[in-house]
Amino acid sequence: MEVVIAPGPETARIAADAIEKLLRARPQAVLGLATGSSPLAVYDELARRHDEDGLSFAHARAFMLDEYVGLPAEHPERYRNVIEKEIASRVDLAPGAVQGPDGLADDLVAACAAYERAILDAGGVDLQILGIGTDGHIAFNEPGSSLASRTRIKTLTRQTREDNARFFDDDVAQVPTHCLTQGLATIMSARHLVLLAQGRGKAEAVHQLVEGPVSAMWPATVLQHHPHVTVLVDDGAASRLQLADYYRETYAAKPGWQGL
Ligand SMILES: N[C@@H]1[C@@H](O)[C@H](O)[C@@H](COP(=O)(O)O)O[C@@H]1O
Repeated sequence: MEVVIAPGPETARIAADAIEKLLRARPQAVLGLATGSSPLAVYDELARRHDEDGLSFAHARAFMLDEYVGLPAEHPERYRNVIEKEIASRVDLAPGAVQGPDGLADDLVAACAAYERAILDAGGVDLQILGIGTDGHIAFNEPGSSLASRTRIKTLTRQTREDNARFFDDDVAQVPTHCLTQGLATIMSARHLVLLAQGRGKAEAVHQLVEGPVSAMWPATVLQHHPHVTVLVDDGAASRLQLADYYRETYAAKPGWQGL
């Protein structure tokens, strides 16, 4: 696990660099897209590179991490619509190139199984962007999630619904109670995981992710078992890291050939 502590705009550039390098080497790459505020600056940077530097997504495909259950198709907070607005519509991803779990399916269990198959059929995710919840969730894998889980229905915690109420007129009652989410094992199958976190509100979750014992109580800690994880955090999110000085020194002295 590589930990990079840098100002927010720089972490966004580092993540965008990784995606650009992948797409230039493998135009048909499979990307994993996350919602939430953490990756927004990365999406802005990718859209800018698409507009100004000719970065193309035309042959790429993308899979979303999760989706609320039951939000109407046109609801602006439906993750499908959020991803369309924040990234898909701003670059040249082909129609149908982005897939997500179907939170409006009549048979949600079958929709989860179909989603797992779709990811497998695409050859798996090359690079997965991730945020992290204040309780250490990734995608919507709440505390207590099986470390071996696959895409399934989950009940959101009160904490996550309160955190996300800001997207629903600050009214927690409007936040759906259930979601479909890639499981922890699904996420672990991606070849490179790039997690972004900003602000002191994420400091405890980031500390647990990087330095805590692996535990379903902090689901993101499962990433300690992944061979290729990049954690990009600003000073606030890094403020509880015990080895912060070491991570800073390591990154400052990193040889260029080492890559990300
Ligand atoms: N399901 C999403 C996650 O994918 C996201 O990483 C996390 C943090 O969100 P934010 O980046 O807005 O802090 O919570 C949401 O509930």
